[in-house]
Amino acid sequence: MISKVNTIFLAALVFAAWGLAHWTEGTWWIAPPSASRWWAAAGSLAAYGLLCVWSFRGSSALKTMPVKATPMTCSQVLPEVPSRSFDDDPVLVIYASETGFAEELAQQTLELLRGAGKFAELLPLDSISVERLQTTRQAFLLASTAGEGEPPAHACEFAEDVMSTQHDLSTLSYAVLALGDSSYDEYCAFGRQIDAWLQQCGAKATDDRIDVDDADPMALSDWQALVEEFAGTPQPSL
Ligand SMILES: Cc1cc2nc3c(=O)[nH]c(=O)nc-3n(C[C@H](O)[C@H](O)[C@H](O)COP(=O)(O)O)c2cc1C
Repeated sequence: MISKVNTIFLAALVFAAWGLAHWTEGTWWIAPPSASRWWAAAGSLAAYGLLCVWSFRGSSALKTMPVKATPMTCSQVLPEVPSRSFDDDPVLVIYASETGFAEELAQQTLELLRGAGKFAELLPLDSISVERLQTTRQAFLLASTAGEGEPPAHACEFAEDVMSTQHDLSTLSYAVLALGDSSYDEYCAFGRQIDAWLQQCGAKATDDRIDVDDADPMALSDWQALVEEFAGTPQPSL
């Protein structure tokens, strides 16, 4: 509506400019304009001002007009959310990491799962509760060992408070990737502890734990194969 009025007014201005160009006799501004021309100019200016006010009020009315809500589909609201067509509860990818390697591998594990259409979530071990594990069907745990056979700092509380007790985790299936270095006496100690605790709680290991000695590529490719088998789709290498 406003752009239509603007177009009409612009056309009128062009027409007026063309007409005024023929109104002047002799050389431009050789003398001050006559009184009648001052009045004509003032009238044009006032008309333009009124038109501006009218246009502005029109656009304000448009902004305050109630808009009829159109229901949005899920894909319009959150297009990047992974599909939940395979499972309704997410596969958990849980990591305990001191210097970031386990976290990086966990991120890649998540991408493998999501790339295969799985609904998966990445979480640090310290954000996990027993209740969350009890309502999860499948978890991938990636845990490094720090200190002298100790958990990474952020996982110490979980190790002390949660893993010191047995809980019923019989509905959980899991796989563990234990990261370590065989030059330490307590090789992959924390990953082994997690694996043992889950077994005691009745959780079902879908595969044998994989121990990774100093980022051994063979062990990492075994983990990739394990995740791919679960996901059902071969993916590019980790
Ligand atoms: C200070 C320090 C202590 C470590 N202690 C152990 C250990 O006791 N047992 C073990 O198997 N690996 C040990 N490691 C090796 C790490 O677990 C291994 O490098 C792992 O890949 C690190 O993963 P992250 O970056 O996720 O913490 C230690 C590494 C460092 C730097």
